[in-house]
Amino acid sequence: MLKKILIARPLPEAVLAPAYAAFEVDVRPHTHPLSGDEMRNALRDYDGVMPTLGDVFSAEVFADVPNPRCSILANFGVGFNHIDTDAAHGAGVVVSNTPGAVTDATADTAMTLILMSARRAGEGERLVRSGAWAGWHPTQMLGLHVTGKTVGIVGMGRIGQAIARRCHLGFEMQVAYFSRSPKDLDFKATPYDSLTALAAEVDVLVVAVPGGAATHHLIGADVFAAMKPTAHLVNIARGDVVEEAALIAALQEDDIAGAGLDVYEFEPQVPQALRDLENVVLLPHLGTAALEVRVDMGLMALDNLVAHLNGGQTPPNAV
Ligand SMILES: NC(=O)c1ccc[n+]([C@@H]2O[C@H](COP(=O)([O-])OP(=O)(O)OC[C@H]3O[C@@H](n4cnc5c(N)ncnc54)[C@H](O)[C@@H]3O)[C@@H](O)[C@H]2O)c1
Ligand SMILES: O=C(O)[C@H](O)CO
Repeated sequence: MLKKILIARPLPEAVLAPAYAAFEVDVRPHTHPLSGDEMRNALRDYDGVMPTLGDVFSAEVFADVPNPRCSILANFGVGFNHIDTDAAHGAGVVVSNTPGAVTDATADTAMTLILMSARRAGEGERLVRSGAWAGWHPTQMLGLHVTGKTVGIVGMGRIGQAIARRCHLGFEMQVAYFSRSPKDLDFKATPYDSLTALAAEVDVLVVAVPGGAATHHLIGADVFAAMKPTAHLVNIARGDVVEEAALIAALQEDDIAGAGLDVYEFEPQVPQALRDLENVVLLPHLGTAALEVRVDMGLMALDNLVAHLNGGQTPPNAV
C-alpha cells in the first residue's frame, strides 16, 4: 500500500507527477499557510507532509498530537525556522529541507537588491511611472557606484558565499564577513569577529543567516549606528533577523543611504512607514521565485520523503 502524504501548497506538475507515482497524495489547493487545526490533522492523518514557509509547526502543535502518524516534515525550502525541530524530534518526526536548490536564485535576488538600492532603481522607476520625470541631467538621482566597493556578508554559508562570489567576480568588490564559524573560502575575504566592526567598514551589508531565536534582531540599532551614512543594507534571509523598527528609524533619519528587502519581520505585513520611504526597495519574498528553482526544491523535498517513507533511510537533507 502506498504511503499517504500531504503537499501543503499547489506545486508545479513536474513535482506532482513523480509524487503521484510514489505516494497517495493530497495536494492542498490553497496558497496561504496551514492553520493550527490543519497542521494537527496533517500530523494525525498522513505518513509524511511537505510543508513550507509560514506553516508554523510549533511545540504546541506537536504537544496536541501525541504519537503522530506523520514521521517526516519534508520542508519545501531551505529555511526551516517555522518548524520547532526539537519538538518535532521529540515527537519522532524527522525534518528535512532543500539546501543548495535555492542558492543561486537567492544570491541573484540579493544582487538585484544591492544594485536597485545602490542605484536608486525603485525610486527612479516610481519617478518615471508618475509622469513627473523632467529629463536627464548630470546630478540627477546620484547613487552608490558599486564596482570596487566593499561588501560585508553576515552569514557566510551557501547563499552568503554565492553572493560574495558574484560581488567579487562581477563587481570587483572587496569581501568581508561575519559568521558563526570560520570558513575555508576559495576567494579572498576578510573575517570579522565583531558585527558592528564589520558594519562600520562596508558599503553594502548583506544579511544571509538562518532565521530563529539565535539570529532574532541580530541587525539592530547598534549596527545601523555603526554603518556609514552612504551604506546600504540588504536582507534576503528572514525578516526578523533585522529589527524592522530600528531599520525604519535609520532610513527615516538618513543614518544609512538605503535598504533592499526581500523579507519582513511580520511578513506578509509590511509597515506603512516602510512603504512610505523612498530609500528602500521592497520585494515580496522573491528569492527562489523561478519555475526551475521551485521544481528543484520540490523534487528535493520529494527525494527526502521517498528515502524516509519508502526506503526506510535517513532523508538526505535531514536537519
Ligand atoms: N529570500 C528567500 O527567498 C530565501 C531563499 C533561501 C534561503 N533564505 C534564507 O537564507 C538562509 C541561509 O540559507 P543558506 O542555504 O545559505 O544556509 P547556510 O546554513 O548554508 O548558511 C548560513 C550561514 O549563517 C551562519 N550563521 C548561523 N548563525 C549565525 C549567527 N548567529 N551569526 C552569524 N552567522 C551565523 C552559518 O555559520 C552559515 O555559514 C536560510 O536559512 C533562509 O532563511 C531566504
Ligand atoms: O528558505 C527558503 O528556501 C525560502 O525562503 C522559501 O522558503
